Amino acid sequence: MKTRYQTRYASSPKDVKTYDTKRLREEFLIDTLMQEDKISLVYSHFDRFIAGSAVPKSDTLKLESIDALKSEFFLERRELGIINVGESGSVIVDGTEYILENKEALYVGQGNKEVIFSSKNSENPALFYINSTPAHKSYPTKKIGKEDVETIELGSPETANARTLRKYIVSTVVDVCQLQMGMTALKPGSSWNTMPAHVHDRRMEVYFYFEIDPNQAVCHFMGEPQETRHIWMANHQAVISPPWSIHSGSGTSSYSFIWGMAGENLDYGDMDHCKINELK
Ligand SMILES: O=C(O)C(=O)C[C@H](O)C(=O)CO
Ligand SMILES: [Zn+2]
Repeated sequence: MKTRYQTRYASSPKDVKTYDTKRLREEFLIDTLMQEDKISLVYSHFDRFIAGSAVPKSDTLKLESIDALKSEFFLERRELGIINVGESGSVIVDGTEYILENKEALYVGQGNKEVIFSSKNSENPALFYINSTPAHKSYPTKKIGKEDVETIELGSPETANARTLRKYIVSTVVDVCQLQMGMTALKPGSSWNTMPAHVHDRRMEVYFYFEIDPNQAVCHFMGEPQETRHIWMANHQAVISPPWSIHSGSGTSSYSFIWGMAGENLDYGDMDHCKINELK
């Protein structure tokens, strides 16, 4: 089987308070991504968000429907966002080829029947990170190159949170039903992402960490603002953030991550910020 998936059910903050490290990791950590010659997916029941990867090395990979969808084809009732964090590759959507270089993205609208991933060079494959959410309408498929993204500089070296945030799949760049995706890169010397932390009970979120040195790690914080927990993350791991949870991390060296969201609205700025000195 070239496509593998796991299911993660939604959980209440009252229950998560009682989880030990093992249970917390079982429920929220995604450590099966970027396996060569596989499509690896996690179906979360928070907003029915799918986070996954496709790494075509020795052959192309076709995005097949999974049993959880009970649909004829994967995008029958879904939209899809893809960001390549590897070397050059391409995605063929119903016969049209889109070349994706490193850090380029593709939005694929609902209703497309065939999505095929390939790498230009099997020695250095493309690493496609994918997010998918339920969709009610078909919007055009669109490539988002580096020149199309909206870029914001955030934080400062004094507060160890200087970072560049790039919005790829947001409603001001591409028409979407509910999916939002972007990428944040920490500046050298800074460690904190998403600090001050926030929650948005209207949307869930998934962070996929990459560009972490193999000897380093990111400590990701989750939980209600007054009841936080942490999950240590390695390169190419993702973590599910329920709508009621903060999602913030501090790395032992610089790193990047892709954020993906879905839910009630498409308003990127709709966040309830937490006071740093009130976190517990
Ligand atoms: O570094 C940040 O701050 C982020 O990347 C924040 C995410 O985009 C986010 O949490 C959006 O809700
Ligand atoms: Zn957020």
